[in-house]
Amino acid sequence: MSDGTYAGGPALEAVGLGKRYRRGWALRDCSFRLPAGRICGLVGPNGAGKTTLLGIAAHVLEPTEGTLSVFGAAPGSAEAGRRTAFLAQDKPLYRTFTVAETLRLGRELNPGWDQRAAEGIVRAGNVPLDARIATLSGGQRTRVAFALAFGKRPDLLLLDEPMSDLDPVVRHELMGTLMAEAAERGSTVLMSTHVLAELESVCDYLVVVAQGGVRLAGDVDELLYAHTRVSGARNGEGVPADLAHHTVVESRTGGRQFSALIRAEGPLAGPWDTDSPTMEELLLAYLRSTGAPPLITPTAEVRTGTQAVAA
Ligand SMILES: Nc1ncnc2c1ncn2[C@@H]1O[C@H](COP(=O)(O)OP(=O)(O)OP(=O)(O)O)[C@@H](O)[C@H]1O
Repeated sequence: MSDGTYAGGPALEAVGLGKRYRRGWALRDCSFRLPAGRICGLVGPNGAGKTTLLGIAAHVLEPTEGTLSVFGAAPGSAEAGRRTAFLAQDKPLYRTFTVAETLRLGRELNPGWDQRAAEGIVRAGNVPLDARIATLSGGQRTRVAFALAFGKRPDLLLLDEPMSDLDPVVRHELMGTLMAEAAERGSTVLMSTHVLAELESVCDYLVVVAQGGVRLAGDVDELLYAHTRVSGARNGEGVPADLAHHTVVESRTGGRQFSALIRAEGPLAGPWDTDSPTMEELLLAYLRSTGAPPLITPTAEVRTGTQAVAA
């Protein structure tokens, strides 16, 4: 069994990645790394390119330009395929198969299959093993799709809005299973979601995409540390002069109250109250301000051979 890494390299690395559909570019010039063993939230507005990125990593889509590697291998390679499981947004399953037949297919297709783990997930939801997929509710089908993905015991789990049709109790339970699995095996998880509050308790890494580009990528602690919430009284409109040389991600003026999320580019002058943003506040600011300058932290930065040596 692999240890979830390849010689300390990242689980996923995108370099100049782009995907163009007939209507235009869905992803353009995306470069970032996701270190192995991290639980990464993939966040962005509708149509930002999240599913496209996950699809390329899962080898259901080919990039138009650039590269993406999974543990150093091409997504289409046997090595990447063996180590990756993908839970697609529409959770495609054979409708005429029973649950037991679905799991049997998983066992036959995957050498490292863990029947106990897969069956455990299905049984925890009281889904009958002899029920046909077509007769299950949307949430029950999602549970079976989860079981298929977990049963493979992947080193990299790609999840596209996995929880969207689950009730809150089941979401909580499956999120717990996901965390326990990742912690026990050191697996890497890349999970797209619009439920920001859910990410706070599970993710230690974030990638934010908007309009096909990476806006934010890196370790959660590094990202939070790089940002400051600023507030205070002021007259007038726009960004106050003493904040102008900082990177202002988002600012608001309500009455005489000004507030902003900034990346401080040096000491802060002025009579401002400051504190750290929560993860949700950080994400909301970048989702609302898709034109804000991107920030890729050092752990997420793609380094060329020369840069890596120089660093
Ligand atoms: N098969 C396709 N053919 C043409 N355009 C596509 C196709 N799939 C996606 N797109 C376009 O590519 C862009 C990115 O879509 P994608 O599904 O990757 O976004 P997303 O971030 O997953 O969105 P959502 O949050 O709504 O699921 C969108 O503009 C979408 O219309």
